Amino acid sequence: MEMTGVHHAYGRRKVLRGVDLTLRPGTLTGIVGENGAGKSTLLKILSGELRPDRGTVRHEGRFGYCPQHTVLNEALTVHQHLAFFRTAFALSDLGRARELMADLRFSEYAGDRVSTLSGGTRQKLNLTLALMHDPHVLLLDEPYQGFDWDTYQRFWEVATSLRDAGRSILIVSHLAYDAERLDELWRLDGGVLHRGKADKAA
Ligand SMILES: Nc1ncnc2c1ncn2[C@@H]1O[C@H](COP(=O)(O)OP(=O)(O)OP(=O)(O)O)[C@@H](O)[C@H]1O
Repeated sequence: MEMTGVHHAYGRRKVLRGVDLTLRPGTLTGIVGENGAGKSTLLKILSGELRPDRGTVRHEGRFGYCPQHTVLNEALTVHQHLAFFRTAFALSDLGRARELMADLRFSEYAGDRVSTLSGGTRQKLNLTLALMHDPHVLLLDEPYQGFDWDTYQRFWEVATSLRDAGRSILIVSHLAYDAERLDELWRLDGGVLHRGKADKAA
């Protein structure tokens, strides 16, 4: 996945001023930036949810997108969400989804309605829905918000094993305390990307 020369403004507020980014297979990439820097805007453009004012985005293969705010139906159970997305992704079974539920330790909530789930468990479901079709590129907006420490560690185990399997993962966050786990780190500031300090490729 590649974005080139992307500009975007909301009215007079210029948020992105020429962003170039390439997400390569087998890479864990991080983008950090202050609140309001434009990180979610960048992800929305990458995912196709938002059309940039200028610039191009090139996609290849399947991708998964985990937005900052969970997009779940309060009235449906966890299993009903999985069944719905299984149909949407045209999957033959829920094998990968069940594996992810076990990895993230929330299998016991399969029959529970979303309205009764804790924030962290909703986020686990959000992540599972973005991952259950084994995407080549995974876009994650603040993916570990609400996770306790053990879940946070498991999240990184899942992310690292996907990277090792050749997937490309982009994690966007306002916190950069896990920079050493990333292959590339970028800082979004002033509407452009700057190389972060922990960039192994730098
Ligand atoms: N739909 C919109 N209409 C108008 N302004 C918007 C809209 N969406 C975002 N903005 C503004 O664009 C700027 C960038 O927002 P964005 O959500 O991309 O930032 P962010 O880096 O993801 O922030 P945070 O870390 O707080 O989630 C902010 O000033 C925000 O107020």
